[in-house]
Amino acid sequence: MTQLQELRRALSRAGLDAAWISDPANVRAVSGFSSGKDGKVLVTQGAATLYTDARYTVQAAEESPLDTFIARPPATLEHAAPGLTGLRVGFEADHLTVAALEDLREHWPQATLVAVQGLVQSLRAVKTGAEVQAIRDAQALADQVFAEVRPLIVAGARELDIASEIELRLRRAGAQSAFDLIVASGPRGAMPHGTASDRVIQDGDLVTVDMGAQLRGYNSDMTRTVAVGTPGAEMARVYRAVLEAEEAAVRAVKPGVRTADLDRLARDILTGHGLGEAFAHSLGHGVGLEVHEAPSLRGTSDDVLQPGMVITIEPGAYLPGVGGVRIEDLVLVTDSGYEVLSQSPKERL
Ligand SMILES: CSCC[C@H](N)C(=O)N1CCC[C@H]1C(=O)O
Repeated sequence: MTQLQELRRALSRAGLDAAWISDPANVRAVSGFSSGKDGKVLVTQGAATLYTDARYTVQAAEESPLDTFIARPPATLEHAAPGLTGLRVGFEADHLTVAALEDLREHWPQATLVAVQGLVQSLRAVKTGAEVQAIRDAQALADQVFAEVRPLIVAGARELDIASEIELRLRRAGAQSAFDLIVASGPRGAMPHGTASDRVIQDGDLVTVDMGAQLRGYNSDMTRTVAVGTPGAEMARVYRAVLEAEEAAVRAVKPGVRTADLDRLARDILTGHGLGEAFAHSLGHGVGLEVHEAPSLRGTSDDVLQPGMVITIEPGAYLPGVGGVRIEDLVLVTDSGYEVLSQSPKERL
């Protein structure tokens, strides 16, 4: 079943007649149109229309099987209005701006607008075979680039040098970086989102490299923490604790497992090493058209793993003023358990 068909069933279950899709990743998921930020989709039980503007006439025809209406607002909303009389139309409350909602209210007074959240996102959490292949290819490329760049992570190199080498190689391979590269060395490792700076890597540093490739619209996400020279005993101990938590959580991945329980499992291991407070974020997240998408692997999440989900397992420990460690794998939930998509070797300290 296509995501459009699944969306129609979800609409029926939610008591809706139509949905106005404005979130760029959701636009892409239901229409195939890759410039989702300049597109919207109106889905009813009988029709689906992609709205975009004249810059994308050729691209929309190439990429999307949907009927396409080329115009700019308010002509788009005027075009849609007659078909919406008396309908309950869902809009994406977690994306639509207040101003855009006012526009919908003004142009569609005959429709009942209903705020919905996560409607398409929940469908996207389970990937199709083609989606898994795109993510697999993106990760394979990231692994290859990491292998090429690993020898460059030495004392005297700047974090920025490492990041630009990774970006260049991804670009040359027809991909791009999935997000601002995180290269955090020495004390900067205490910043979970420590994007590459001009810091010069020192002998004895741990260096956290968190990288993803975006290929055919799909993302990968992986972190390795590597040692330059011989790290101090304390950071080596932290590294081993994070690795233990990471590998235990990966081994526990299988359909039916609550993601909150996975987070708990990893957190308990780190707490056992006195690092519970240092694990400053959730265990992971889904990956696909967006780097962060459903399911959530937070301690407060109600999500349950299903075959076809692609998730990260990425515990970390961050010690302000000292340093940090994160180790992250990209994992496919299979019918019987899991498959680790990220193949880059992990150091054993
Ligand atoms: C800005 S994208 C960050 C990608 C990274 N792998 C990631 O998802 N995280 C790093 C710290 C925790 C986690 C996050 O929640 O952002």
